[in-house]
Amino acid sequence: MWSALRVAAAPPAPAARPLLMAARTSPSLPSLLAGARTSPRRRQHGSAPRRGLPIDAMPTPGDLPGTPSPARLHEYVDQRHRQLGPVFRDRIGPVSAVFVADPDEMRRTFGLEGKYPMHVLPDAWVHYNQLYGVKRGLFFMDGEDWLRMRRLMNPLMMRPDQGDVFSSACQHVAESLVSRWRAQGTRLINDLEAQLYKWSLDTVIAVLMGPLYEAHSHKWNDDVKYLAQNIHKVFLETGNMSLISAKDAQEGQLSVWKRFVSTVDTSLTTARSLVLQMIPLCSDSSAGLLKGMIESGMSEDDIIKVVIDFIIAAGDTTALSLQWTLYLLAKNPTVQEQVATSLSQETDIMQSALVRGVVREALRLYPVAPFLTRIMPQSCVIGGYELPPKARELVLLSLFTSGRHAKNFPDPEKFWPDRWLRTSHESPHGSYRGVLSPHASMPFAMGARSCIGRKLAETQMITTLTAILRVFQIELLNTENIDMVLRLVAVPSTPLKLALRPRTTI
Ligand code: HEM
Repeated sequence: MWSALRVAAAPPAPAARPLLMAARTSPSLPSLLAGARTSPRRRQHGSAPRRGLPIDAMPTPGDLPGTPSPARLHEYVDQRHRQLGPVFRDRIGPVSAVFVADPDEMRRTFGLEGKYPMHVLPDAWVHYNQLYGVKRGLFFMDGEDWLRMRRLMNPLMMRPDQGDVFSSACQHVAESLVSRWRAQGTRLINDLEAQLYKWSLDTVIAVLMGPLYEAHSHKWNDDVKYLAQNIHKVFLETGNMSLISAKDAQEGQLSVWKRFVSTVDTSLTTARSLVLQMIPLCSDSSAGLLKGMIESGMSEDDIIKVVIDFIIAAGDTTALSLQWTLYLLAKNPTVQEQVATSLSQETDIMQSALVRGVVREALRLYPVAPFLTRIMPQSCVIGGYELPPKARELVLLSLFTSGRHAKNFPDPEKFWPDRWLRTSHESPHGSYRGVLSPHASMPFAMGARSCIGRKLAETQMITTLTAILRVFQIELLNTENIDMVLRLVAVPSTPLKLALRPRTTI
């Protein structure tokens, strides 16, 4: 892909650049960083020619006041970008990192990530996997193993015609959710987060099973519910573990480690048992993701580890993203009505630019992973500074900051799905109505290691939003301010209270 040529074509030195980040205030991964581990370093052959300023010249906070709080690292980093510019270096706990918020530099970072892109893994998970000899799926894999698995899984997850398989599974699960909400009899949606975790897992299982899902899902309903509850706990406990070294916590047999191990054990065992029940059924079925995996020649062990991680990866990301989307629609009733009205004119909902705009806009404002991480494989120039190979530099892309900056998105704090509608190329805002730098919002990351579940997640969110808005108006009952805080991923600072009112017009 990109190469040393790109490195050579680095932008001008920061001293000569205008500060991209103007002052602004706004309200989320320390957990992923504090005590974070990086994948093992690989030997590099040769090094790129030195073209940038030395890394020591990069802005750092120095004596500036302010301490990062784990739950509000995104706010701390946002403030630092305003003070120091789009690229700066800081130490968060034991980890030193280069923070990048400029969309062009963010894209360049992916271009320089190498053949085997490396990201940061939560220390507690890595320690658990090593201690108990657990082999995990794509997110935890590295090097040739990772590449081999991605090459097997990419066609199954990302090819265009996969949309139909995803669509019918998502539709089915969305309709079940709406039926439950219709039947619940109260306006307030009880345990919204827990219900959405379950919805998220149900969808992955429906996609895995294909047409067999309907006939068999009832058998596993209780297991899936139990698993959803446990995955929820796993994320809470991983967040708690982020404040302490996993090795120290394990050696001291601290209760936080024991709780973490217990929830992870339960989740992995329950997920494994589900997958083992599904595999024999799917060997004879006509469609479904699991059937595709079996046919692609994957071993049973590989299938189990990849599927378990899909179940876990899908749980929080999609559930929380849909939760943020419902929150934004409830908070902006006029936009909600505009979207609901547009649904009556849509024949192919997946092509609705407005509904897609709703999802893009929610992920721009509330990216569940507000920092993307890359460990640069070799010396490279980012933001005009040379990152040397020996320093093992960690680069963090500040999605929260880039997604809410007026240089990238006019009126950045506004929930404005129309901004993603295409316009003519002569428009002052480029090819979108209200987007100046589309790559400033990349909630699924970019490049070879980007989210493999993106197509599924988008299909899931679009079909479910449509199913909900066709029959309900959503109201926000919280009167207090809701901020984004980090609990490994971005969550609301206080539980959302959403109410449903049957829709009379559409
Ligand atoms: C709105 C929902 C989602 C968001 C925002 C999201 C976001 C992300 C991000 C940011 C990454 C990290 C990429 C990197 O390090 O560069 C990732 C990786 C991953 N995601 Fe998602 N994700 C979502 C839903 C899903 C779903 C539904 C699945 C499973 C079916 C899934 C499976 C994965 C896996 C397996 C990886 C690791 C890929 C690898 O390392 O090769 N994600 N996701």
